[in-house]
Formats: sequence, structure tokens, C-alpha cells
Amino acid sequence: MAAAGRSALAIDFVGGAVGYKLRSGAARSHALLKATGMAPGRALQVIDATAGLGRDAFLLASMGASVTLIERSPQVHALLAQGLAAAQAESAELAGVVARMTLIQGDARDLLPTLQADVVTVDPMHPERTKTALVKQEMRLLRDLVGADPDVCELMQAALSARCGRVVLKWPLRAEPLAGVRKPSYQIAGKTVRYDVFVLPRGAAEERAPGADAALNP
Ligand SMILES: C[S@@+](CC[C@H](N)C(=O)[O-])C[C@H]1O[C@@H](n2cnc3c(N)ncnc32)[C@H](O)[C@@H]1O
Repeated sequence: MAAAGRSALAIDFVGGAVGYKLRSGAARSHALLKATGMAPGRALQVIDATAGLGRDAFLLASMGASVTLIERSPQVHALLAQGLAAAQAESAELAGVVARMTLIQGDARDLLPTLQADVVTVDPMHPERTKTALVKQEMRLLRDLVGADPDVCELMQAALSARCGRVVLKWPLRAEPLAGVRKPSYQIAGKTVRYDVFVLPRGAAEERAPGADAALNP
């Protein structure tokens, strides 16, 4: 664990990239919303099994979802708690978003069997890229703090066995599918990442595959 990473990493839901995305309205067209099945008037219950910097969870909560965030690193969990407290104190609007977020410290592989939701999202640390400059500064600092996530296949198995209607895996756009994990129902491509969407039997009746990316899902 790198001391520099520990001191430099901060989680800011008020300014920075997260604040900009929300203020500019860019959040509304984010591919994650489509992948989770978010729609106006549909208040989803989401479990973010890999909370990390909390950006995805904050985006979903700001669009009306109730989100349970699970983070296993005590240090990252503490940073998240600080970031959420700061957002709560900033304005009534942000306090409303934070009120829809529940932060838990622990390993999602153990916790998922005890929870239920409409959607489980999984965004493990991605395999290291050779062009490290392409990896955003915060993600480098997070990697310094928590390392890689070698148990991602086990986590996916826990997510796919959870009481939920859909699992969304965020993974590098061009990376191979995870070995040992079933084929996704469909994929949604972003600029650098893709969302592998697994529609599970519980939600099959009400789920549709909006904008399934045929090129990525032959
Ligand atoms: C790539 S980051 C997630 C980034 C996050 N989606 C965001 O928007 O900021 C991955 C995080 O998941 C956490 N993590 C990985 N496996 C986990 C598990 N089994 N249970 C809980 N947290 C886990 C890591 O500690 C790390 O903080």
C-alpha cells in the first residue's frame, strides 16, 4: 500500500468531475443509466458491490435510485464516508442524494447473499493498461491503495446468485470476457468501457434490452 496514494486520494462529490457531470446535465445520458435500466419515474434499488470512489453510485442516486454501496477497503470506505458527509453538508439538493445512499464496509462476496435489489453493479479494478497515462489519476491512486481485484470471478458469481433482476459489469471496452463467467445478455459500449448486462430470471418479464450493442454481442 503506497503512503503517497493514501494521502493524495480524496473523494469529492461537490466539485471536480462528479460535480461537473451533474451540473452540466451530462449525467442524464450516461451509459450506466441505460445499463441499469434507469428510467424516469422508476426508482430502482441498486447494490454497488464495488463502491470505490463512489462516482457510479452517486450518479445513480442523483438520478433517483436508492443505492447500497459496498466497499471492502477500510481506507476507501473512510474516504467515501467523508465525501458523503461533505456533500450532505453542502446543499439540500446534495443532502437529498446522499439520503438515498447507504454505505457498508465489507466484502460483497459475503454481503450479497444477505441483500436484495433490482440491480447489482460490479466495477472491479480493471487490468493494468500498458499506456498508464491513459488511466485517470484518481484510479491510479486508488490502485495504489487497494491493489488489483484478483477475485473478480468469485464476486461475479456472488452477484449472479444474488436476489436481483439484473447484474451490470463495467469492464474495459476491448477486454476479453471474464473466464468462467456466463455470457452477458447484451452489452452497452462507452468510449473506453463497456457494460456487460446480465438479465436474470427474476427480472426477465419486465426487462428489455434497450440499445443492445450488436457489434459487441455477436
Ligand atoms: C474500480 S473501483 C470502483 C470504482 C467505482 N465504480 C466508482 O465509480 O468510483 C473498485 C473498488 O471495488 C472494491 N472492491 C473490489 N472487490 C470488492 C469486493 N469483493 N467487495 C467489496 N469491495 C470490493 C475495491 O476495493 C475498489 O475500491
